[in-house]
Amino acid sequence: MLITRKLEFDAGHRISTHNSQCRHLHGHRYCIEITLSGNIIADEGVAQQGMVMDFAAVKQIAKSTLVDHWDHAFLVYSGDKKVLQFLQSIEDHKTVVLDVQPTAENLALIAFNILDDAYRDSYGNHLRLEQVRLFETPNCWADAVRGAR
Ligand SMILES: Nc1nc2c(c(=O)[nH]1)N=C([C@H](O)[C@H](O)COP(=O)(O)OP(=O)(O)OP(=O)(O)O)CN2
Ligand SMILES: [Zn+2]
Repeated sequence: MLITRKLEFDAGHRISTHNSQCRHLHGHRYCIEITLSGNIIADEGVAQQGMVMDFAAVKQIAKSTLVDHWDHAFLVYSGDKKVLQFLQSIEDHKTVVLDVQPTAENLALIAFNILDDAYRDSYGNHLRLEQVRLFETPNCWADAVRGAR
């Protein structure tokens, strides 16, 4: 069985090497869809009976490990020295430094790697992260899928 939980967050970025608009500082309302696989929990009387995982628990883990760190942050490539220096000159600015360009593809992959460790099988139901879909805009998204590069 597959289940999916969607969360949204706002962040700034730029793709410093881009040959068009995206090299300018700008922001998105990102949308992340987290897909987990597992068996439906059959244990009689437990809070998650009938579920793969409580959607509230999926959300709580995504927020605490990823979304709260990226929400209202500026996602900057460590090689984008000018912007990095600028952001570091602002006191207490919420900046997330990445070792890759903050494209939808790279963000989806980073999110997958963070979340893969975060979801743990607590009912022996083989819970596993299968896919992270990251929408950069309503029309543009990237999928990080288990086993795909
Ligand atoms: N493969 C990728 N291509 C682009 C990425 C990316 O992450 N991966 N990112 C960008 C820009 O950051 C930009 O945010 C996307 O803008 P745009 O192509 O204009 O997307 P819209 O949905 O706003 O475009 P509409 O034409 O309004 O549908 C660029 N490329
Ligand atoms: Zn963008």
